[in-house]
Amino acid sequence: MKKNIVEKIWDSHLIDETSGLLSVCAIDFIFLHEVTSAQAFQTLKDRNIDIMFPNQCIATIDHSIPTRKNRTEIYDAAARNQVELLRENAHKNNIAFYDFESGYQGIVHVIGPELGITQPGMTIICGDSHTATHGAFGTLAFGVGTSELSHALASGCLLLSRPKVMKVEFKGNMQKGVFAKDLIMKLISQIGIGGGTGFVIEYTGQVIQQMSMEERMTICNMSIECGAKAGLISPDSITYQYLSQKSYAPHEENWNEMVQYWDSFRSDESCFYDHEISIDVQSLEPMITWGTNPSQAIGITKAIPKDSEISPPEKVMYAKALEYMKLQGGENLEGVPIDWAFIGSCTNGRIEDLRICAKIIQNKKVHPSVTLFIVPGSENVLKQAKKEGLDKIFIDAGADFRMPGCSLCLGMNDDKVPAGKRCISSTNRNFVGRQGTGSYTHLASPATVIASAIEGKISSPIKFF
Ligand SMILES: CC(C)[C@H](C(=O)O)[C@@H](O)C(=O)O
Ligand code: SF4
Repeated sequence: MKKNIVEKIWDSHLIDETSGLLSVCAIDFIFLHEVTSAQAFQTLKDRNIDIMFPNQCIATIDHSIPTRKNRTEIYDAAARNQVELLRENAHKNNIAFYDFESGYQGIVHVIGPELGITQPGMTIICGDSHTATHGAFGTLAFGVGTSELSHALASGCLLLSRPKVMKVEFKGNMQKGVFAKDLIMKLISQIGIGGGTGFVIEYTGQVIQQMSMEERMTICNMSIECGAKAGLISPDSITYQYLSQKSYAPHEENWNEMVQYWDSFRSDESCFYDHEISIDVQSLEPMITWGTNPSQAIGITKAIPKDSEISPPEKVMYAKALEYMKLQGGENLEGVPIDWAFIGSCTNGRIEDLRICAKIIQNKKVHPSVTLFIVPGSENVLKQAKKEGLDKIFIDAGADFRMPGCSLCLGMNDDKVPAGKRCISSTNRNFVGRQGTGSYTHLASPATVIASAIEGKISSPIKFF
């Protein structure tokens, strides 16, 4: 029987399935960060339960840590507690902990792939909604709540219901200046924040096949923003090439065997999907959000939709979003002045993102009215950026090049966009106050963020390509 990749992973991890009940599924790997792990560890401690497979877990710190140079002095007591607690829990439970200056500390979804832990055919969980990032490797990876996290730590399993699978095919070729971020933003703007609910999405098509692993991660990362449980891409030679250089990847003597195994998870030709969508990217332009959820996005040269173009159930949300964002229906976003710009996050904080930014901003300056933060996704990305001299390009341009962490992606650490300030951001969420109370966020690709930081207003990056 022909199967898609999700069915193959599901079937190979199924331990028990009773009709009408949730199924017991094996979980291969668990990522932990400081915000959502403490309670899970406490639950196990209270019940005197050991972690089943500590060598199938890693932990790092990303959300609440500062990103300034002297970051190990965490001034905020709550943040310091979270970090110290995770460090202690990891050590007590023999879980590898990627601490400050370990060489791999960083955003959990950046370091998993970097280390080569994320591999095709696996099931991976984390107490974090952007766990789908790992789907780029043909991995069934999804975010879980704290109680599910404690179940999986204790048993190596989870109770799950078989997901429906949606195929999203991107057709055609992208024009220069258009990136993976624009593709996923286009999909979300088309199907809405609930369009993927109940599904795991498999991204397919020529554009995806030609993408680098980092671009694929950007796509899978935002799956949750249309409500999907996860997003993934069938593994191929690009996946294996990326993995071959990583430290946790299989050794040479079992390499061929592993590639054969990974290949077996690829969706079969003409297999069944519960739903299919096709998007032509040929005429796609850089995307940008105007509202307060990721689906409220348009092509950068287009006007914000007018009230008359909004369907009745969306009208209230539409009006509230525009009121908050201090924008009008029918207005063009291009040219709207910005105060802040942010490059970073698990969506767009990897080395290829930094390279694109450096190429654009080299020998240019950040506009005097803009504060530009560039935050590498991990210590490894930071090291590579320095090796390539990208840090110097950013600093010479007047950007603030910082230490790794989630930073301005969410207002949960020292980095915040001040109230009343407008920020263009390479991140994945633009909810009310996401980057700091009273701040306004416009999501876009790194290229669009940098073009706008140079111009001091929302600007298309196309002219730089
Ligand atoms: C703090 C964490 C639970 C949260 C998530 O799950 O997504 C964060 O990473 C986010 O991006 O909002
Ligand atoms: S970078 Fe942002 S989206 Fe990613 S895990 Fe951190 S807070 Fe969540």
